Amino acid sequence: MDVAVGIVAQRNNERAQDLAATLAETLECEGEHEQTAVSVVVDELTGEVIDVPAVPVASMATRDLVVSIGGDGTLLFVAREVGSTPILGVNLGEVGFLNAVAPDDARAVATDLVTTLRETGSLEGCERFRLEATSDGDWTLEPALNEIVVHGPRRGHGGGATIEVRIDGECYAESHADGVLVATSAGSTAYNLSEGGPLVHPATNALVVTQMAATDSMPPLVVDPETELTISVSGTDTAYVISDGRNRRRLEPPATVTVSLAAEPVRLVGPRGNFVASLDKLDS
Ligand SMILES: NC(=O)c1ccc[n+]([C@@H]2O[C@H](COP(=O)([O-])OP(=O)(O)OC[C@H]3O[C@@H](n4cnc5c(N)ncnc54)[C@H](O)[C@@H]3O)[C@@H](O)[C@H]2O)c1
Ligand SMILES: Nc1ncnc2c1ncn2[C@@H]1O[C@H](COP(=O)(O)OP(=O)(O)OP(=O)(O)O)[C@@H](O)[C@H]1O
Repeated sequence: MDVAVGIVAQRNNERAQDLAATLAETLECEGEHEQTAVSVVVDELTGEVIDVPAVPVASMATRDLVVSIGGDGTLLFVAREVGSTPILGVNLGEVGFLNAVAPDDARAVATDLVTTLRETGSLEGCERFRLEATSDGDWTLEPALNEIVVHGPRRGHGGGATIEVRIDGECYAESHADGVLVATSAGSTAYNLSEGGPLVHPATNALVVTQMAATDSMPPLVVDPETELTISVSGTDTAYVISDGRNRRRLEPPATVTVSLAAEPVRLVGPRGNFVASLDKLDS
């Protein structure tokens, strides 16, 4: 079959842009060699600096494979835009937990994936579930691959709220706190870890509920992703719900937010790397 690939390079990063150009050329040549059309597009910012056709990242959702070149933030951005389209993460970032492939391996891995697509029409990948936050049925935030945070007007002294967490209808915690964080397994190494939550091996499907600077704190709780989770905020005029640190909604307490599994998981393709070995990266 003909193969359509999208490449997103971290903005203002010459190394990422150069790698995008190299990958585009390699994959298109590979197609010619095998007498199959491999069409490659890049994101609009990258298209301003390299000679490859450019499209909005959201329109890459219809492609067979999207390559994200950058750090975790770039992969989170791509994942927000392309739904369940297979994503290959190439790591040029400081931490690069979500991106398992090193830049030197990117050409070989992308070529293998395109060969598999050509021969079988699909890619096997690891699914990483996402979370979505809904407020009283009014709105739903963009799904989170790392975490949903509910917090008061600001972090720190005088900025918290009274926050109650209910698990399947039962009150698990009620306290004045800066906020509450609900992380996915994939997000356990991110904000969750800084707030004292546990690491969760990515092969384990779980949610972690962690209070942030609570007066009456409970230990972090690991629950099944299907758990019914509600977070009620009161005792303040303003609060926020934030998905993966970027997408946010303002609440006017008292307000209740429901956190649940999103319909579409993220599909990561390519070698996954070794989770335990990569924990070294978190020390830096
Ligand atoms: N105090 C904190 O630790 C803190 C505060 C705010 C946001 N964050 C994280 O940043 C994420 C948003 O990332 P961004 O790049 O758009 O913002 P950003 O530029 O503020 O980067 C935050 C850092 O988190 C790292 N990171 C992101 N996802 C990770 C993961 N799954 N495992 C390990 N490290 C990870 C990134 O590599 C980066 O070093 C949020 O989802 C949240 O998890 C962390
Ligand atoms: N090609 C792009 N087009 C539009 N926005 C982009 C692009 N690349 C990155 N961004 C924006 O930048 C954010 C993440 O990139 P950021 O510069 O924070 O680096 P990163 O990938 O996390 O790497 P590092 O680990 O070096 O910080 C995304 O959330 C997105 O908003």
